[in-house]
Amino acid sequence: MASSLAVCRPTRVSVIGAGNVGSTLAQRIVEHNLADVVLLDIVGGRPEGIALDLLEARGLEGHDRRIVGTTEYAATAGSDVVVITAGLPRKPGMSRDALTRANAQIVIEATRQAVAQSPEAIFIIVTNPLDVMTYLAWKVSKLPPPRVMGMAGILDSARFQVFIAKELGLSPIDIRTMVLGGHGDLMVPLPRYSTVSGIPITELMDASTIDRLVERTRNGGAEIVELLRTGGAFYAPASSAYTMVETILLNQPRLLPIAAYLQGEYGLNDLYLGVPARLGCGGVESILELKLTDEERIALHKSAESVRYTLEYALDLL
Ligand SMILES: NC(=O)C1=CN([C@@H]2O[C@H](COP(=O)(O)OP(=O)(O)OC[C@H]3O[C@@H](n4cnc5c(N)ncnc54)[C@H](O)[C@@H]3O)[C@@H](O)[C@H]2O)C=CC1
Ligand SMILES: O=C([O-])CC(=O)C(=O)O
Repeated sequence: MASSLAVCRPTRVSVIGAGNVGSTLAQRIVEHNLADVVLLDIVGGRPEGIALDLLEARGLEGHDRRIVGTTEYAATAGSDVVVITAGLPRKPGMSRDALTRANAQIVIEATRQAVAQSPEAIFIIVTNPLDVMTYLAWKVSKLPPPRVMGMAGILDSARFQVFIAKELGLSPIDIRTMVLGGHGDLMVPLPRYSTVSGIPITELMDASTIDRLVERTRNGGAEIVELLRTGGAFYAPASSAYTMVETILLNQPRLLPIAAYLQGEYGLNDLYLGVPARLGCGGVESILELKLTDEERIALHKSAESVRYTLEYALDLL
């Protein structure tokens, strides 16, 4: 049947890195019918194969989104959102910071190439160490800070949410949690701002139970790395990145913990760190400065110091 319909420009998301996180994110995006996806990897065959496989499920999953697998940045041109998941995952016993040297080169190159093709895009960084890689991507992209952000706080908060749900024998649906700081061992889960149907968890659990769940949240990534033995978590990370992409593309007014560029907020400057932010179609619209106790503030600054230490090492690689 010949068609005389106008050609529409569909929303396009490019996912750089077709590994576990990238390919799962691509699947989430097309199967939620959110946007077309360009999946890029340095290893030829992998993105093309995954794209074809996802495409063959299109009729079964009932969506109309296109997915292209490629090794060529030209295919990503005109993307609305670019998500960078390219890079090495850690091995059991390794810290995320130990990935800095290898992943800095990958993220810098991926950002340079992607921004040249999509200068209007919003960039979401996933590669670890997250806060440092997000800073590097922002620096080399030369984009304004609201258009570059990192994914971690949503994942860390989701883990805390599920651990609380399990402890209380409740559905996670009614549980809201907040985790601030760098995506590392010093992240700052905030029990005072974590609630069950509006009730702070501090009213529902004793201090030692909360401490145990906070500790498990801090070790959430490492727990999965130890279990899998090769690679790290990818289902919950892909869901977390999906949440950010959806919020931006649908311009949903949501307040989410993300790695955002700080310019004096929380007494911190010139650093990407996990904070609650309002996202929208322009990226990070504003950062919410929560009132913190002295103890929470000290913990946040300790986490920031650790991110800055690794950042200074990474900036020397530029
Ligand atoms: N921010 C967060 O909360 C999370 C971060 N991560 C991080 O995300 C990254 C990816 O994790 P996975 O997908 O599990 O790893 P993976 O090893 O499954 O996939 C990484 C992919 O990147 C590709 N790649 C490597 N160099 C590239 C380049 N120069 N250009 C394009 N592609 C390139 C590889 O070929 C591979 O397909 C890791 O650094 C991991 O630590 C993972 C989970 C959560
Ligand atoms: O732990 C890792 O290496 C991957 C990651 O960041 C997470 O799952 O939180």
